[in-house]
Amino acid sequence: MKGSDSISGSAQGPDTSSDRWELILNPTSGDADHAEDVRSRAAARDYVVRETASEGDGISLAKEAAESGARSIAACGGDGTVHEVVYGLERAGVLDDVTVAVVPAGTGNSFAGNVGVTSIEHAFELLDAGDGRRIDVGMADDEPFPNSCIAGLTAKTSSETSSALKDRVGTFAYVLNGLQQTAEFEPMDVEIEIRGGPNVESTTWTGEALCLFVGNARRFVDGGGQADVEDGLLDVTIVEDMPTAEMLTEAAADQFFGRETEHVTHLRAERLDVASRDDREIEFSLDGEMSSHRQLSLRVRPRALEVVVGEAYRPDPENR
Ligand SMILES: Nc1ncnc2c1ncn2[C@@H]1O[C@H](COP(=O)(O)OP(=O)(O)OP(=O)(O)O)[C@@H](O)[C@H]1O
Repeated sequence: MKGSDSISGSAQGPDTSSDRWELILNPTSGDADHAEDVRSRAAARDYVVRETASEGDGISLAKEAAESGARSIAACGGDGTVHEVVYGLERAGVLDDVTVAVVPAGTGNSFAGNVGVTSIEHAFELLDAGDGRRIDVGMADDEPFPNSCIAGLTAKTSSETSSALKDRVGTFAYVLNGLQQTAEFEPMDVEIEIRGGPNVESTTWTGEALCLFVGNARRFVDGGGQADVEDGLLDVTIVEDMPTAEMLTEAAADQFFGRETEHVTHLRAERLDVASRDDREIEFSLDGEMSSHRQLSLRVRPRALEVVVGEAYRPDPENR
């Protein structure tokens, strides 16, 4: 890897220029037709390749790679694979010392898109000569989420929403899809304690929510896309329970996530403490990986991880 833009070799980040990439390959992600191509590209570069054989292997393989001294680790798969690899690095206690790259071979590849990596071929070009940036990492208790956390109605269905639908109607696709698939959804009765950042007010949100979207690398407003992932803040959207007809009206007016409407709250926060106010657990999707909790703390570790980024990555996406 060539020296990165003011990252490698600087006081900001580790010098990984002498490292050889180790690649954690999920051969089953996406259409599962990438493994041969990735193996041969990796072999041509003499990279070490570790392949997942079942769910959760990305965590243990990344931990093993880190413990054997690797400091340049690529995750090949979709968002779930990136999530597992970053989780493994956190468990190995090396998150701050490793450079991570993503080779997109999943279904949605949302994180890859948000760091400007467009294809397997592009990813290997970046492995050869890409730039690194230190980005924020979302944390859900002790589990890192590089891309996003979704709770409630759309947590389970978000990973099943087709890419075509996502492109057409942005994040609202998740809500529509969730409603179609979950006729009997009971809104979450939650208290969300929100700690703002500099110039952002702290507050508490209490009530019946349909869903909670928390973006680290991913935006849930203004049509989606890449969030500012170096600002030390999470992008938060809370969708309050409402009659279906009203929701469709708000969405049809294309205001659903663009600005605050009666039933939608958008804010930025350093930390959220989410707690169920009844006996039920809340379903969370961390980068597409599901878990249930009565309460969960979401926060940010500012610029904790160096990630190889493509040319389309913007440090400040709102001021392009
Ligand atoms: N060999 C394997 N067999 C079965 N499941 C696996 C294997 N290796 C990894 N997994 C699991 O596959 C799941 C999905 O992977 P991933 O999210 O990377 O791909 P995807 O769902 O196709 O893409 P995306 O999340 O970007 O839409 C993860 O939960 C992971 O634990």
